Amino acid sequence: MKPISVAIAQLDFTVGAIRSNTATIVDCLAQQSDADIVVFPELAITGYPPEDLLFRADFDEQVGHALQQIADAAEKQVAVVGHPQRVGNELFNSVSVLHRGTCLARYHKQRLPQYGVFDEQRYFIPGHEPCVFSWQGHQIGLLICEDLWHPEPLQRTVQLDVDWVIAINASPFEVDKHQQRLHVLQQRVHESGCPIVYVNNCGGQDELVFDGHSLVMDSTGELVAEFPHCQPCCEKVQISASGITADKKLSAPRQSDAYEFQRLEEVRQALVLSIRDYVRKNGFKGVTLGLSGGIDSGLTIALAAEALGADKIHAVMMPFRYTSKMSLDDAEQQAKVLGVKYDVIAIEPIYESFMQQLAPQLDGHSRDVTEENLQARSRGVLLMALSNKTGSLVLTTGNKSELAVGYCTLYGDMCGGFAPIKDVPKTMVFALARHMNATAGTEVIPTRVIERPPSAELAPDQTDQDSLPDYDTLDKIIHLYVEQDWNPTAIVDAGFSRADVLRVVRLIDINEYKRRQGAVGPKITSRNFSKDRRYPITNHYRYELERQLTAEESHEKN
Ligand SMILES: Nc1ncnc2c1ncn2[C@@H]1O[C@H](COP(=O)(O)OP(=O)(O)OC[C@H]2O[C@@H]([n+]3cccc(C(=O)O)c3)[C@H](O)[C@@H]2O)[C@@H](O)[C@H]1O
Ligand SMILES: Nc1ncnc2c1ncn2[C@@H]1O[C@H](COP(=O)(O)OP(=O)(O)OP(=O)(O)O)[C@@H](O)[C@H]1O
Ligand SMILES: NC(=O)CC[C@H](N)C(=O)O
Repeated sequence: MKPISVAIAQLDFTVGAIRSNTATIVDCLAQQSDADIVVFPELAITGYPPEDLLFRADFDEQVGHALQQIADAAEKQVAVVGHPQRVGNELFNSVSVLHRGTCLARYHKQRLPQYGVFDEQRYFIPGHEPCVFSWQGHQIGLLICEDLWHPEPLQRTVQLDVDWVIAINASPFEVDKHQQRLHVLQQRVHESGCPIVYVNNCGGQDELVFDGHSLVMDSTGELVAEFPHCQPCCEKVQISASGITADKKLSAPRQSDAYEFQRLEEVRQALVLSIRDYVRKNGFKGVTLGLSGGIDSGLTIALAAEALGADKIHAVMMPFRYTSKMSLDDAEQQAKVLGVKYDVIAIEPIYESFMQQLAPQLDGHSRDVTEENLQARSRGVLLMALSNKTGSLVLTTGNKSELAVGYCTLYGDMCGGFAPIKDVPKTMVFALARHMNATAGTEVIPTRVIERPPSAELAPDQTDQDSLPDYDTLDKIIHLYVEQDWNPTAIVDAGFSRADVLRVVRLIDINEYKRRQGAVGPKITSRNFSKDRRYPITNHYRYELERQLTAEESHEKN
């Protein structure tokens, strides 16, 4: 078996951009003319996930033209490319091996994921046959993403006598996902003894972040090549009878003490890629956000500055009578350190005007959250006006903990088109802010912003902890209830106070309507509030859960 050179094209493919994705593939083939095989990710031609675009007949036609163009361009090498393939009335999620105008082999994905963020059974039907092609003396199997997460597809492929397999992927990021992938691939290799070349997509697509991190595993389960996290790139590996070598160096093995650092670094890079790609792919000139001197907007602006560059960012401080001098100073200082455009627009006259106009209707009502929400809404209106006028995208700054319990104002601080930290729990917001400062070597987020007690500053001397349990407790309860589906009683049994669990679970349940209206933002946890968790808004099961907890409480008291 003569050595073979395989280029791993861990590139960014935009959903729906069939022409430019095809151009990317054709350019890459030209650049990799000395490779024997160039491998592109799952559904590279259409981008992943194309969702209901797949219902369009014209979409199919364009994919057909693209395949021919790529086959014609694969003059010196073979191109292994993912695409949807219609056969009669049936649509498959497929991979084709293209060379000199023809298709040498085609495989249809057998395991179609229908859980979490995935919805493939809405569109595709499963294939049933393994596929192996022969190139320069190598017998090479083909698999697509979810196929690898089950033993059978690879087991059936190796029965056809293969030397190694190519698996093309569109595998989205979440915390510890790379470890999960390594574990799954090692299992597959141990079951089959078959080396795997794993090629992942790399780019942001609405709430998904494809983090690349492609890899090559040899027949003993050793990782012989690992590609970067969240960086599009294309590099070659050499595969021969005696093993696999890579031009790409392995990154240093993870030390346990560096584990937390690495984890935060991966999240940071995923959030940065997500902001950059959302802004770029949707044609915005830059972003605008309210900078309050608090940690949520402080972290969001630091991530945005890294993603887009300071010249693309407009920060607006919008003080009211409850805004402290510390907030004003910290916001200004952060804007200065980052070098972004910074304006101060007072909301006092706007708020007063609302109150004056509403006076007859509000007469006789005591002050409540209405007045607080008017402050947040005045800011939202200003930011949207700036967005309309300048063509910049408003970033909304809510974190996962706030969105979970509805601690945010509809059409107020929820105003905006993209929510970069919506899946980041508040405890991780603090950790990420410290991490950003440590890696930047300077205070991109002023330390005082990180250390002061969080406050919405919507009422005098207000802090978040006046109305919520401490964030450590809150995040743990949210994690168990939302990400782990624990019953509230089990959460109490795990050591949390019944009052806290009752309050938090109730708030999570009644605020589904708010989250449903919130802006899109990147998934980084095992379950985000969007595609991953689809709860009904009108939901009376919540009364069952509440009844259960209150009944247990009164039983305990008696
Ligand atoms: N099931 C349902 N389906 C559809 N709509 C529903 C609904 N239930 C209420 N609504 C509507 O939603 C309204 C209530 O929502 P909304 O107007 O947002 O107001 P609301 O949730 O009552 O108040 C906002 C909360 O967020 C806190 N907050 C606000 C701003 C910033 C921060 C911060 O962390 O800095 C915190 C604030 O202290 C307060 O606790 C109702 O008046 C009603 O119009
Ligand atoms: N004075 C302000 N000027 C500009 N924007 C503001 C102001 N107050 C609030 N906002 C906007 O509303 C968002 C929500 O406010 P909130 O107080 O929850 O967040 P934060 O101030 O960033 O962080 P924290 O909750 O930790 O104080 C802010 O992130 C910011 O975008
Ligand atoms: N596109 C897919 O089939 C993705 C599913 C897979 N389990 C992953 O996230 O890696």
